[in-house]
Amino acid sequence: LSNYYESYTGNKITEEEYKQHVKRNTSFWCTVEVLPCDPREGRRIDGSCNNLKYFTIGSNRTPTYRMLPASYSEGFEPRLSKRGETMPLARAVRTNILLEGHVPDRQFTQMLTHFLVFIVGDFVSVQDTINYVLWTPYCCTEKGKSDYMCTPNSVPNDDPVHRFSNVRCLNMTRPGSYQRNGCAPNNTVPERTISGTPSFDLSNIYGNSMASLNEKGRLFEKGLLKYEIEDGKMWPPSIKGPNLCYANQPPRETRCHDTPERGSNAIVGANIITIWIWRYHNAIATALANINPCWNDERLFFTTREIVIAAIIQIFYYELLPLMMGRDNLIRDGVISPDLGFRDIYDSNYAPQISLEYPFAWRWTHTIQEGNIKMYDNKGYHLKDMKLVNMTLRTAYVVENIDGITQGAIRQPMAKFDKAVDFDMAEVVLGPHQYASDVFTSDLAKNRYFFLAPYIKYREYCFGERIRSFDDLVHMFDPDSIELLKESYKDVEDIDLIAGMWLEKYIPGGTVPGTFYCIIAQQQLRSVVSDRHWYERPNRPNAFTLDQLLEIRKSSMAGLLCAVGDSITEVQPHAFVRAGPGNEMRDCTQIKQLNMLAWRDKSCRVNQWGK
Ligand code: HEM
Repeated sequence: LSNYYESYTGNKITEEEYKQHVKRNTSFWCTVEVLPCDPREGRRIDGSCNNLKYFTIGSNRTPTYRMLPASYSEGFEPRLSKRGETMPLARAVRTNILLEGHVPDRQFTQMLTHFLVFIVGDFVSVQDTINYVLWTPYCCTEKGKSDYMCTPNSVPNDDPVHRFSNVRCLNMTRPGSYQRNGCAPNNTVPERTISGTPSFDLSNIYGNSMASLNEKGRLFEKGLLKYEIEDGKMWPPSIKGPNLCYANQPPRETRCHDTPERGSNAIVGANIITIWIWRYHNAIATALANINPCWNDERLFFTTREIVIAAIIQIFYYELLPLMMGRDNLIRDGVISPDLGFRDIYDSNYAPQISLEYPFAWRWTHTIQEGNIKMYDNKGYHLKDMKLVNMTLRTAYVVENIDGITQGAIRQPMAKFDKAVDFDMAEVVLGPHQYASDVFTSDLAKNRYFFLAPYIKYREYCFGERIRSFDDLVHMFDPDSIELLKESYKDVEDIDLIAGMWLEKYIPGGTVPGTFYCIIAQQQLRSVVSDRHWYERPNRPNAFTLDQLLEIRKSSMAGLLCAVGDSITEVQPHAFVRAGPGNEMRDCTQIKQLNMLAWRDKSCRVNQWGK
């Protein structure tokens, strides 16, 4: 009997139909293999069987949903303006409304953006970026003109930066879609393909398939992940030979992680946090093995994974998100619980999916990314600086400097939540991997190629406001921001979602734009409601006991750093917030850690000494 299904529709297909896909080279994106679900089994690596009714959904490569219907023009091209004209040039709008500059934040540390970039790696897809960087780097050349996938961004002659260079075009490609990949009819709206699983399950650590976890992750001994020891420290396994770390500078720089997902080698934040979580997994597995000598590798591994996922998601939901979104807002909207005990808001009518808008909205955080990485020693003396954009796909450099980077991450301020964006994010982005790029222009252009509805429709959806003219924006924007929007767009309906978010006022009680808050909060809630394996639930396969959950609640970024962070012996208790009055640095012995005895299995026979 076949276990194959169409990834797009969830419909079962025959063995023969699957073979056809293999022949046409469409099996990867168009099909998923789901072995029969067992309601008692834990969270699958590939995300399938989370919802027992819609059991393919939640698996990697299954579709997102749209908060609002697609908005596009004929032939599935980006929408036209209200007056029927092509929309204003993405790069021109970007340079008109975002300033380039450097304003340090007074409150938050670099650790906040490092952690975020790691978290988004759990559910995003790098294939669109890989596409234009590696496979389709030619969109600005003659060859690009005849390639349907090429959608480069023109740079106007009077561009504030490139008027001084000969760059008149920035390379970019269309998002990959089920339609383009031959999985759905071409006369339907192109829907984006995403390679990661949609749930918060650390698939960026454990992989999106059992095969890759088994091949690259598990040691199959004592519940451990494969590891290497170098300079007395533990590292994820590395590739010997050709690899993805294109920016390594051999012969000195050779290390490149060989983990189930290769995003671990990408942006510096994802890289360092992968290293820490890798070590954390092994530390937890070792502690579990010590207290439960009768547990086998399988049980140790999957219990550890359950604990590590819960600990990281606890940090994300209860420590990081409240700082950005406002704790009271999140409690009011049911995203987080005000209590420490269990909570169960699971509803099997919701399939475990993310909205298309969700990863898109996270791009707004590109505006708070600081491009200069400052390194310090563990006494807080400044050592040196390095450009963040030159660390992408350069694992050996990151590993060699990880002590300084870690100390920097808890000391250096993040870029301020404001209208100024970092120079390198605005003009370089991909370091040596592409001559010139502008992540904000790409974000605005992708906004249009995802066919997202106009900004004002989201505003209406989120806050029930009808907006008919620029004058209706007065309570959402400063007057100068409205002026900038008027300069860029002829009609209020033309405003792109991301452009609205770039300039919008912050949600009361938080430090993020109102519409960003709405899109993110909706998904964070839905992710709790639709995840049968959510860690706060008491009734689920392998559920934590109350004692165990109370230990998970002690997780914090500072605790993670004290357990596995490089050169960390002291840290401020709120590591996403700069040290200062009320958040003074303190010795790691004063930072809470999980008490693993909550996982002691009494059925493991006590040994002859009664220990
Ligand atoms: C706060 C930290 C960051 C967060 C949360 C973040 C988040 C995201 C998200 C969610 C996407 C969309 C991915 C998708 O739709 O599948 C994205 C795209 C991207 N990000 Fe970031 N990012 C961060 C920092 C950075 C940094 C430091 C760089 C570069 C050094 C970078 C470069 C890019 C690029 C090149 C893209 C693709 C743009 C395109 O669509 O062409 N990001 N980011």
